[in-house]
Parts: sequence; C-alpha cells; structure tokens
Amino acid sequence: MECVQVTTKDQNYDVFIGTEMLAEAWILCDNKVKQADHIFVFTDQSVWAAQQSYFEKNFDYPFDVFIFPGGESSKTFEQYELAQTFLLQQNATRQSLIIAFGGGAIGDVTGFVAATYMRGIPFIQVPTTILAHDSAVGGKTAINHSLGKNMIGAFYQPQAVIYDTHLLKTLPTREVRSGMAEVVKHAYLSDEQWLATLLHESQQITPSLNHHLKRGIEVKAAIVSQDETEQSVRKYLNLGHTYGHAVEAAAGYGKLAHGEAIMIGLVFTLLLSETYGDISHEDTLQFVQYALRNDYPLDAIHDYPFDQLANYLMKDKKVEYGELKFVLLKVIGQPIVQTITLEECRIVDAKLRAIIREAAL
Ligand SMILES: NC(=O)c1ccc[n+]([C@@H]2O[C@H](COP(=O)([O-])OP(=O)(O)OC[C@H]3O[C@@H](n4cnc5c(N)ncnc54)[C@H](O)[C@@H]3O)[C@@H](O)[C@H]2O)c1
Ligand SMILES: O=C(O)C(=O)C[C@@H](O)[C@H](O)[C@H](O)COP(=O)(O)O
Ligand SMILES: [Zn+2]
Repeated sequence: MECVQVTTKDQNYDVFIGTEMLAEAWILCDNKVKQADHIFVFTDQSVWAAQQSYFEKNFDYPFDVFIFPGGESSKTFEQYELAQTFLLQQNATRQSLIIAFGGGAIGDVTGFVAATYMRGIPFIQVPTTILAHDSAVGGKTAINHSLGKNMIGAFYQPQAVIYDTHLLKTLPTREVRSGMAEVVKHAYLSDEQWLATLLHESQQITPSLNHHLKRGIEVKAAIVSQDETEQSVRKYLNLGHTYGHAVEAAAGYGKLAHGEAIMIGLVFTLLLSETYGDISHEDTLQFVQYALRNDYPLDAIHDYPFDQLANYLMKDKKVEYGELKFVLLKVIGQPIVQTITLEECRIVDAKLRAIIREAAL
C-alpha cells in the first residue's frame, strides 16, 4: 500500500492507495472509526450491488446504509434533502462518521451532506471509480443546479481517502473511459513523457493503472496543498472544465459521463492553447485521434449549439467581473490562466466542430 499526503489549513490527511488493502487501510484509520458514535455508509445502487460483499468482508464495524440512485441523479437538491433527513432520523451527531463509498457523484454529494449536517461532521472517502482518483481528493463537494454544474457546494476535506483499486474490477467500460479523461488531464498539467505513455497505452484495468492513478493523485495533492480554495494554482485542475461543464450541463446531467464531456473540453483547451501557448495543431489532432480510438463520443457536441453553451460558459465559477477565464497550456506541464472573450470562444467552438467532423470521416 502507498500513501500520498494532503495538507490544508484545517485538515491534513492520507490518501492510501493499493489493491486489496481495504481491511489493512481501515486499521490505519482505526482511531477515526472507533471514536464514531454511529457509522453511516453512503453509496449508490450499482456500487452496492457490485461491492457490498467486498466492503462488508473488509469492514468490521456496525453501520447503517443510505443508498443514492447513482450517477448525476444523486447530486440533486432532492437527494441532498433525503440524505439529511435520513441522518436526522438516525440521530446522527457531530461524533458520527460518514463513509462515501462510490464514484465521484457519491463522493461529491456525500461530502456536501457531511459539510453541512450540523455545520460539519467527519467523512472518509472510499472511491470506487477511476475518475474518483480525482474527485475523492481535495475536498470539492457539491450538488448540481439546472443552471450550472456543481453550483451549490463547499470546500470540505475528508478525514482520509482509502483507494482500493480492487473495487475498479466491476467498473463498466464506459466508466473506465470516463475516468481516464481526468488521468490524462493530470498528465497534461504535469509531464509530457507521462502524457505520451498514456496516449499510447490501451485503457484497461491493469497493474500499471495503479501507477497512473497514484501520479494523478500526487499532482492533485500537491496543488490542493498549495491552494485549497482555488484562489490561484487550483484553477489549473479545471483544465478542460469550462467548456466541458457547459457541454455536460447543456446535454442534461448524466447524458454524457463527466469524463466524456471533459474530453471535448480538453480539445477546446488545446485549440485555444495553439493561440496562447506553444501547443501545435499536430498535438491537438493527435489528442482527437486518441479520443476517437478510445470511443469518446466527441461528436455529441453537434447536438448542442454554441448559443446554448454560452449561457453555461458565462456561469463558470472562474468568471471574474464578467470575464471568462480559461486554463490553457503554455506547454505540456505548464498551465496558465487566460482571459478569453465569448466571441473568441465562438470562433474556437466552430473550429472544434469542424475538426471533430473531419476526424470522424
Ligand atoms: N470533487 C471533485 O474534485 C471532482 C473531480 C472530478 C469529478 N467530480 C465529479 O464526479 C462525478 C463523476 O464521477 P464518476 O465518474 O466516478 O461517477 P459516478 O459516481 O456517477 O459513477 C459512475 C457510474 O459507475 C457506477 N460505479 C461506480 N463504481 C462502480 C464499481 N466499482 N463497480 C460498478 N459500478 C460502479 C456508478 O453506480 C455510476 O453509475 C461528476 O459529478 C463530477 O462532477 C468531482
Ligand atoms: O479539484 C478541482 O479543483 C477540480 O477542478 C477537479 C475537477 O476535475 C472536478 O471536476 C471539479 O469538481 C470541478 O470543479 P468546479 O469548481 O469547476 O465545479
Ligand atoms: Zn473533473
């Protein structure tokens, strides 16, 4: 088992990563678990169906379960309220502990419930998707609003993250694909060599995946430890997300997987980086080819006209005094934040649609 540390103003914690180490990791978190007066496991229907027995085999304490429907339908006001009602009915206190057992959707909503129940009770992340190597670390918690993705939330750090990649074995192929988008994002933010390896490898759950996931976590942990609340460098973790979130919201939450939308957002970012950085058009085309080879549905973009995306773009959380801020790449491994007008976005959006159309022929 390996461990990456996250250090923030209010909370330092460990991210344990390994395969079939769940029981062992719980021993390392023993003090946090033992002191809880009541333990709650928050999960979703599919995760629980696939992994309940593995969880129970490796967790030796009594607990009660709350089950979300799964996916983005878990990140709603309605589910948030149901979860809070459940905690109240169960007499949860500030000494209780919530375990988020699931992918990013479960981690995000559970974290927000934990952040706001009695103004904050402890929670531990036990991620079950590739994507959640990103979402379980760093303390961004949220639910969605019809007017924008993750609009209602809080920065609230977990007590620990236990990432047993044995859990990934039951992931559907589409979710492997979606999760790899954030791994690739972390590579764009940090290292050209690593990126080249990822773009050449096939997307599979192999032992080398742990190595990529740990690297992704290291990139994220280092950034979050410097800037927990996105005042400066944390903005870099939003690479591909300004446009990606707009597409995700325009499609209707859950229609596109988060990583699928982010892949479209990354193409947009690379196109912008051709102008503001030293990214070549070759680099962009190579990335589009990678995406198509791995069956990312880039052509979904044609269903959402730019004017529909524009409303969401202008609600991005990085907008400052009415100006859109995009994270771009000066070069691979060197992100920058750049002001971009909506008119520039419209031009790049047209280029993106043309490239995707041509590449699919
Ligand atoms: N907080 C953050 O920093 C952060 C970072 C990235 C993404 N996110 C958020 O994370 C969400 C996406 O996360 P996700 O892709 O993990 O989605 P998810 O939680 O919806 O999981 C994807 C699907 O896989 C199923 N699943 C999960 N684990 C499984 C397993 N082990 N076996 C079988 N099925 C399993 C789930 O039931 C779901 O249907 C988005 O809402 C996104 O906004 C948050
Ligand atoms: O941790 C961060 O910071 C990120 O931006 C990670 C993203 O991958 C993630 O999707 C995040 O939830 C986006 O946050 P938002 O602030 O743009 O809603
Ligand atoms: Zn993301």
